[in-house]
Amino acid sequence: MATKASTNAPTLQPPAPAGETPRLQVEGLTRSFGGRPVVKDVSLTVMPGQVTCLLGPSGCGKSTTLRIIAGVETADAGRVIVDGEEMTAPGLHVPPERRGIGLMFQDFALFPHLSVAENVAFGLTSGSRAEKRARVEELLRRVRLERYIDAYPHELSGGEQQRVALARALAPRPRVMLMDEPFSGLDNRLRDGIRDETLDILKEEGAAVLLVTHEPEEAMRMADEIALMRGGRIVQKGAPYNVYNAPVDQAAAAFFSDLNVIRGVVRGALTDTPFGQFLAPGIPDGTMVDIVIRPQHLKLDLDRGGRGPAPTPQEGTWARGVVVRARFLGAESLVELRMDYDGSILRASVPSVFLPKPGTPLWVAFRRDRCFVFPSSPEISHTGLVREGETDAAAEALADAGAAAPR
Ligand SMILES: Nc1ncnc2c1ncn2[C@@H]1O[C@H](COP(=O)(O)OP(=O)(O)OP(=O)(O)O)[C@@H](O)[C@H]1O
Repeated sequence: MATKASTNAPTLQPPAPAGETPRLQVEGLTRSFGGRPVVKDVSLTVMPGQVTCLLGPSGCGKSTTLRIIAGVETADAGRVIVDGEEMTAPGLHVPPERRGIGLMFQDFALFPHLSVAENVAFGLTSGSRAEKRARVEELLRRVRLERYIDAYPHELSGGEQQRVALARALAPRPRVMLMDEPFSGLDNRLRDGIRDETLDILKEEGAAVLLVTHEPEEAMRMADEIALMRGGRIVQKGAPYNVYNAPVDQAAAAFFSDLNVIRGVVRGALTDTPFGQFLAPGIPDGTMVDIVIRPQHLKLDLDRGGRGPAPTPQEGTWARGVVVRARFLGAESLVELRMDYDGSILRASVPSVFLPKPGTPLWVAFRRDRCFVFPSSPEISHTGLVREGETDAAAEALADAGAAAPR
């Protein structure tokens, strides 16, 4: 468990209005394949008009969870409830087409032999011809493709096809939309615009959206709530701001960005480090802890004749390092420093252009309101830089190591 240096972070997740029925309720969903548990006791709630992102590394069970909710996969245990109506429960399995759920996957596969209008109308089973036509026209206007109404999929770009797929999924007014990596087939330039546009349309339609992604940026951009998944479990749920700024453990922090880590031992609820003392309340004496900070929260200052800035309560003590490399990344510059105190590498992300030459001495401070203190494990020797968690196995090892230490 994290002991955050500051507990002042605002809670931005508004409580669900009392009495409102969740569109989607998932309780205790569990599924094994060949005796291997893949989804473990997953529970979540999505309100009308809310977007929840199921975020996690490859293989953590996101798609299986989504498939069970859609009804194309069965659960060993647990319930799926849509608008108060049970869809999956012990002894009950409502077929996918009767769940009122819209699906959108990366491989959105429009029917090539049907026109855009026919593709969108495909799922419309009720209503007169004129009503169906009106709904198709309305949706194509929303996705700004009305001029392609009679075109065929091969005449459209990837982004346009994706928008037709969205219109098709929304046509029958689903109560719940399940989206599995829907934007990953699109190139970067198109993606941001289509994400924003899709989000606007989904909100207008009032469906509850559960979107699966392994990309933290996508989840931060789209979600009202992020459910962070690892090893088949949801390990943290909350507004993007809270999940990013108050991670439950080091693996959760590492999933969103590279981390700088320094290590210390707790004495009297404090840890001494080259950056001064850090609070470690509630952690027993003698426990080794990792003090973790994201690259954008390090502060840098120039060397003035071998001296750095004076310590402050906000920044603690400054420690000296030497620039190893500096790169310009567009909106920010990334500066890597080898620290004098033990030769480890720290990484600082600085807004705009800051490209000091290799060998330049600089002073570094940890912003106290932006670091986390987690119990560490001697088995992981990662003092210095920890790269963003890629695989589920790596994230689990990191979390298990933290969890093994006393809280
Ligand atoms: N039908 C199946 N039979 C056996 N194993 C399966 C089946 N479906 C999924 N799995 C396994 O379950 C685990 C979780 O898979 P799942 O697709 O749910 O993960 P994911 O988090 O969506 O990963 P990715 O982002 O890579 O798609 C994987 O190890 C996968 O191989």
